[in-house]
Amino acid sequence: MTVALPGQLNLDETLSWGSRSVDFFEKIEQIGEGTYGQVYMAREKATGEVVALKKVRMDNEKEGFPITAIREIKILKKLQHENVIKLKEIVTSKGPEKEDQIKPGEANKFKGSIYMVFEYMDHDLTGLSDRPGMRFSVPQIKCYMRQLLTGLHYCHVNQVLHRDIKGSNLLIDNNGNLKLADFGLARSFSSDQNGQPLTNRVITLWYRPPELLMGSTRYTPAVDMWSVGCIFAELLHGKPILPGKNETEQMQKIADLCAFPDETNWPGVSKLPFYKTLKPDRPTKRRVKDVFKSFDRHALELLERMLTLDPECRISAKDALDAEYFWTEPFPCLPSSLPKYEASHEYQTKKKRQQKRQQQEEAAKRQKTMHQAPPPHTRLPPIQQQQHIPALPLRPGPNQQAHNLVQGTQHYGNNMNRGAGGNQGRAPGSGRPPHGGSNLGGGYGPNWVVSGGGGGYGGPVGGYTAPNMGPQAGRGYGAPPSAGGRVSQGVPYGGMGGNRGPSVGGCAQQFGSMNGGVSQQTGYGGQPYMQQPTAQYVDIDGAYANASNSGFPPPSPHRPDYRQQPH
Ligand SMILES: Nc1ncnc2c1ncn2[C@@H]1O[C@H](COP(=O)(O)OP(=O)(O)OP(=O)(O)O)[C@@H](O)[C@H]1O
Repeated sequence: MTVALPGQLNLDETLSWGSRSVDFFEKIEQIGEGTYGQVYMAREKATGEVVALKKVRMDNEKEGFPITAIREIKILKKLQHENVIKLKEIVTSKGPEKEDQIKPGEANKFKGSIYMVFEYMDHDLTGLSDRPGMRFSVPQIKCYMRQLLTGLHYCHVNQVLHRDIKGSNLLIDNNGNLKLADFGLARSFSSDQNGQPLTNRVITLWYRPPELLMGSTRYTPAVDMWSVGCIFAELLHGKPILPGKNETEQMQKIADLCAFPDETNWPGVSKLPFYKTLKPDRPTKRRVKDVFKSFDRHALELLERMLTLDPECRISAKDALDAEYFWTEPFPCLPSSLPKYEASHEYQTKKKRQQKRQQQEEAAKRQKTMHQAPPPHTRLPPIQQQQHIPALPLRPGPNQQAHNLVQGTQHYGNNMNRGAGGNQGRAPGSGRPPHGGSNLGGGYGPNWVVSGGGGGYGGPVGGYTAPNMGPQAGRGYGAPPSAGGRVSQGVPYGGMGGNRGPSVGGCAQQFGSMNGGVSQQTGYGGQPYMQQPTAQYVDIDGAYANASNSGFPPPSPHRPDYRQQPH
C-alpha cells in the first residue's frame, strides 16, 4: 500500500486496496458494534499483526454501499496524523461468513462484505472510563484532552468536520496514544460554504451543540468543539453532563447549564429555525461555574470557552491547545507514562455489565431475597485529583518547524511547541508562516516537551526535560498573557472565515467574569464563520421534520437516526 508522507495528501490510488480477501486475517473477537456492521479484533495470518476489522455489509440491495463508509474511506485516506486512526487497507469477502445470518434460500442474494482494516487500539475512552474502579488523574486527563485537541485541530485545518466526537470514538492504545476514529459522519467543509446546506442531524445527542439543535445548516468546526467541551467536563465530573433523551430535552439541559441563548449573547440566534419552538417559558441562567465549582480555575475557564453558546465565540481547537490549563501544573503527562490496562471497548464493557446484571438477577431470584437495584451507573468514576504521574514541564517553544503544507493538507509534525516568534501569542503559528510560505497556523506534534533555556521565545529546542522540573524553569513568555499576545493571528481553518483577531469581533460575554478576572476569549474578528440560515434552508428543516415522522427510528442518545442521510 502506498502511504503518503506525514502531512501529505495520500493521492495515490492504492492498487492493492480492496484486492485482498478478508481470509488473510483471522478474527479474534468482536470489539464493537456499529451502525453498518461489526468491528473485530483480528490478526493478519502472514505477519501476526493485530488489527481492527470494521465490517461494512453490502447485502442491502436498496441502499447499496453506505455513503458513510464511502465518506469514511475517502476522508481517512486523506488524513495522516498520529492522533487520527490509520486506515491501513480495504479487504473484501465474497461469500457469507460464519456470523452472517443468511436466511435459508437467500445465500445467492448475499452481496458480500467490505472490511476496513485499521490499526488496532486497545480501548475506547468510554470503555476505559467504564472499567470498574477506573480513576483518571489530572495529568492523564490533560494528556488525553491535548491529544484529542491536537487531532481535531489537524482535522479542522484540513477542512474536515468530524461531527461525531464522543467517548466511544476516541480510541486509546496501551502506549497512551489517543486517536480520533469513526469518520462515518465526517465531511469536508471547504466546498460547502457557498454550496449546499449541511444536515443538522449529526453528532450524538448528548454531545450535540445548540446551533444544530436549533436547526442551523451552516455550521463550522465549532460543532466539534462543543462535543469536546462535553467530553472534557465528563472526564472531570465523572459522568455525562448533558444526557438528554430527545432534542427538546437536550436543549433544555443545555439551557439549564449554559442559559438559553438570546440576541445579546448570540446575535442572530433568534432567526434559527427551531429557536422559538425550543425557547423555554421560564428564565434561565448560566450556571457552569456553580455546577462545576470543584473544577480548578483553569479547567473551568477552558470549559466555559468550549461550552460557549455562540459558535462564533466558542474556542477553537487551536486556541484550546494554548489554554492556560495545559500550561500550568500539574502538566499533561507523557502518553507513554500512562498505566497499561486490559483491553476495554464500550461494546465489551456494556456486555460485561449486562452479564453481571443478569447474574445478579438470577442470584437474587435463587435466594428469593428482596430485589436489590444495582448501584446507579455512572459512566466515569470520580476523579482522584492529585494522583502523581510524572508531570511534564512545558514551555512555549521557539523555533519549531513542524509544518508541512502539501496540496492543502497541513500536518502537525514532530514537536509540540507552542507559539512561535518574539512576543507573539502562545498559539501555534501565530503570525509565522510554515514552510512553503502559507499563512496557515502552526502545529502541534507528538513530542510535546520542550527543553532549553528559559525565558521567552528564541531559546533552543530540545527533547524532553526532566519530569520533575517545575514550570518556571522552562517557561517564560515573550509577553505576559495580558499583553494581548496570546490570540493567534493565523487563519484557523483554511479558507473559512477571517482571522481570529485579538479584537472581540462582536462576541458578547456569555459567562461573566471568572474568579480572578480571567478575560473571556474573543471571537473571530472579521467575517463570521457561520452564516445564519436563510429561507432557502427551510426545506431542509421541513424534510427533517417529515423524516422524523416517517420512517426514521426515534432518536436515541447512542444511536441517533441522522446516519441515514448525512449531507
Ligand atoms: N481501530 C480500532 N481499534 C480498536 N477498536 C476499534 C477500532 N475501531 C473501532 N473500534 C471499536 O469499535 C467501536 C465502533 O467503531 P466505530 O465507531 O468506528 O463503528 P461505527 O459503525 O461507526 O459505530 P457507530 O455506529 O457507533 O458510530 C468503537 O467504539 C471501538 O470500541
